[in-house]
Amino acid sequence: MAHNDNRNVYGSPARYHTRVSTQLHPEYDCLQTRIFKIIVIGDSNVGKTCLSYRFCGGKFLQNPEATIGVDFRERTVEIDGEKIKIWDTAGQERFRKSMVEHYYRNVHAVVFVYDITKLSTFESLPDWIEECARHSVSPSVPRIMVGNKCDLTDTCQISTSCAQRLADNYHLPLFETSAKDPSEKEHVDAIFMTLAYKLKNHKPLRLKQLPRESSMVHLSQEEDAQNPCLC
Ligand SMILES: Nc1nc2c(ncn2[C@@H]2O[C@H](COP(=O)(O)OP(=O)(O)OP(=O)(O)O)[C@@H](O)[C@H]2O)c(=O)[nH]1
Ligand SMILES: [Mg+2]
Repeated sequence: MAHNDNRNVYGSPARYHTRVSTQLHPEYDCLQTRIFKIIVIGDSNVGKTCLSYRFCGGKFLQNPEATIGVDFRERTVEIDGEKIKIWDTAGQERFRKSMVEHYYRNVHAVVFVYDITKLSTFESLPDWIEECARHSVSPSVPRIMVGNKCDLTDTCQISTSCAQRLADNYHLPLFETSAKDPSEKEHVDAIFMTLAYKLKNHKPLRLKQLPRESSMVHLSQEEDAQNPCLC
């Protein structure tokens, strides 16, 4: 786990910032890479940080701290070298209120997360969906609903059929998974890969010319900080 005490412009510690490249393919030398902004939204403690860390870092993040503002994670996926940039948002109101506009600006896809062991997090989903709509996110922006913590079957409070009904009401695909259970790793990957495939033919928000000697462009946090709307 990469630890550091740097804080980004939003005041959020950069402690779990990961830059994971799952492939460095020579074919992509001198080509352009596309960056898709995916935000992960939901109540505090539902596991947004752990899910995005599982996808970008490949592991379960032990003892995460509450996200303040936003943490960024990236992963280059094997769809023509597309890059997914995940905005892991804060669930606690006091840590997110100054950031909400930034979350939704130029977003390419949204992941709504609830905790299957906590009914209130499921009941909050319409509010999160509503917030998203209020910020003029186009209906064409792909969205996914995720019930996390499926390893805790004994304390499950939301049945799959109940979750499916809500998902159907909002025309959202439903995934139930666990950031913790290693056997669910592919399932977590599938959430983000599903979005990546949907986005594949969309226009990129930012195109970067790759330098000849490198097959990857890594945006620095400083760059993010100077230009928060273009991530
Ligand atoms: N059992 C289990 N625990 C999980 C899972 N995912 C996350 N957790 C635990 O849930 C707690 C909250 O996880 P986070 O990922 O920090 O939650 P968050 O949604 O990012 O919270 P905020 O940053 O405050 O919005 C932590 O104690 C994690 O260890 C899971 O799949 N299974
Ligand atoms: Mg978090």
